[in-house]
Amino acid sequence: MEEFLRKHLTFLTSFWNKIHPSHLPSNCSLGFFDPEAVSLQPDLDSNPELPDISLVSVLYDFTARGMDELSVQRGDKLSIIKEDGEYVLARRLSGELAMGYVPANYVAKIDRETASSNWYFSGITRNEAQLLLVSPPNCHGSFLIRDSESSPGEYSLSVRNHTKINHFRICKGPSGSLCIQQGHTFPSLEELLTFYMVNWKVIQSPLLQPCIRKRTPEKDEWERPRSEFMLRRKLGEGYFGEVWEGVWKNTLPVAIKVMKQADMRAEDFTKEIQNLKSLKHDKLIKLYAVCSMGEPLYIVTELMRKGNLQSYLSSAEGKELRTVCLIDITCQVADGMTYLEEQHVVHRDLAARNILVGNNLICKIADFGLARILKDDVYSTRGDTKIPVKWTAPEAANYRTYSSKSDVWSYGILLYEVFTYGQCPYEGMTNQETIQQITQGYRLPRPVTCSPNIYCTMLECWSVNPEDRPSFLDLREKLYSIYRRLQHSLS
Ligand SMILES: Nc1ncnc2c1ncn2[C@@H]1O[C@H](COP(=O)(O)OP(=O)(O)OP(=O)(O)O)[C@@H](O)[C@H]1O
Repeated sequence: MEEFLRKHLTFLTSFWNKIHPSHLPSNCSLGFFDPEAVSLQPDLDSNPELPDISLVSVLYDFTARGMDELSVQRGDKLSIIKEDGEYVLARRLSGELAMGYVPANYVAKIDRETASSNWYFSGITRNEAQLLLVSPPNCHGSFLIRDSESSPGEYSLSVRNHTKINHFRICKGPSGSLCIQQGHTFPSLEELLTFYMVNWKVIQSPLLQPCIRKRTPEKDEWERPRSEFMLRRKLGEGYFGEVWEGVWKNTLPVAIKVMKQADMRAEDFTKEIQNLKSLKHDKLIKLYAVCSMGEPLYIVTELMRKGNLQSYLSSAEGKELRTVCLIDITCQVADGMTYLEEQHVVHRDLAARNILVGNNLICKIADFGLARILKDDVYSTRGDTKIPVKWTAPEAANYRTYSSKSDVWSYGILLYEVFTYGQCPYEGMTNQETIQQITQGYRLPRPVTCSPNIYCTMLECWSVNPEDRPSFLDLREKLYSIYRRLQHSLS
């Protein structure tokens, strides 16, 4: 059939080449992939024997926007079928069998030997590497190589030296050579490792045995003894308690929320923890552990070095951020919110103060104390729950009716906070005046750094009728396309 159509509809040749690349089996079409009909490569973890094809590791989560694209997650392994400009046609090698287009800059090549090596840990972060290396059965001298978080396409070597974990960036030269220190370059990771196993004193970290694969805590493994954690420095205080910078097992920096038990409702605590346990996304703060035996209660999460977005933006460093970085922040938040929208979870307290900032301007959504799973896509509450009025949609402030669309309203306010470098919305107005003004049609003015098209998006988020507001999926696409255009014009 394909042959017949190719022959008679020649003006569609480029379309046909895209969906049926010449070296693809004819029984395999994008979107409707029949795993029975085509032999797929097995999972890399279970079978190190790989065919001689171009292998890549996924660097960032990507959600398909059409039938010809492939949704992938950081750490997935793919084989490349075809390079096509800014995209690659790829086939997933593990998990659900599928193929489709993925942006080329979302993946990094790995060679066959590396992929099958027991010391190569694809798709894990620096923090996850630390956790693995400090957890038994790993011990002094355990090491692994992972993809670099900050330099896509490069690697990092993580080594446990007694209780300390050392990380070394492995840089890639123009010819593909690899080095940790200038003057010592190697054609492959194997040769680099062999050198440092023998000459470990050069990096003062003995490479004794590859790290043993064990996942970070699973559901029933969250509970940890309080003695494993040490509080170092108070970072801030919220309604439910204090947040401290601490260390886990003398090694891993973490954030520890120490819950005030006296005025805390058990339901609130359980909700926040349940939400953190069940929601997993790159742009949501990650739960590491809980200490709920005895008092005080600890919720242990990843540490975000730059604190909350509101204070970061108004700091000297934040004020230096260029517009393209501000848009990048809004894209990351939209990404995390799209995940919550898909999970039918409403956050109810989306604001810059509840976004946490890490190194390299990584932003993650936090504070799920108020988050709720939606039944019928709308959540209604009664009573005296405190609400952040200036961030809350009118139907939620007046009638306590929450939905993903009320989160979209709050996202509009967050856009305002970002483009004013952390200014308080409706400055000088009380909560009561704000509600009155909003009801009469008043909307926040356009911040000077905000382009008219982004301001237009803000106004859409503040539509009176929730149905007229965009979804987070729409917002993510719109902001990413503005971001890409701006980045392109700057390069
Ligand atoms: N994981 C973290 N890493 C770094 N800093 C954090 C982390 N979690 C919280 N903080 C800091 O501690 C402050 C207090 O956090 P917390 O979540 O307790 O309160 P909040 O979000 O400000 O208020 P509330 O819980 O009352 O809504 C935050 O504003 C932030 O600056």
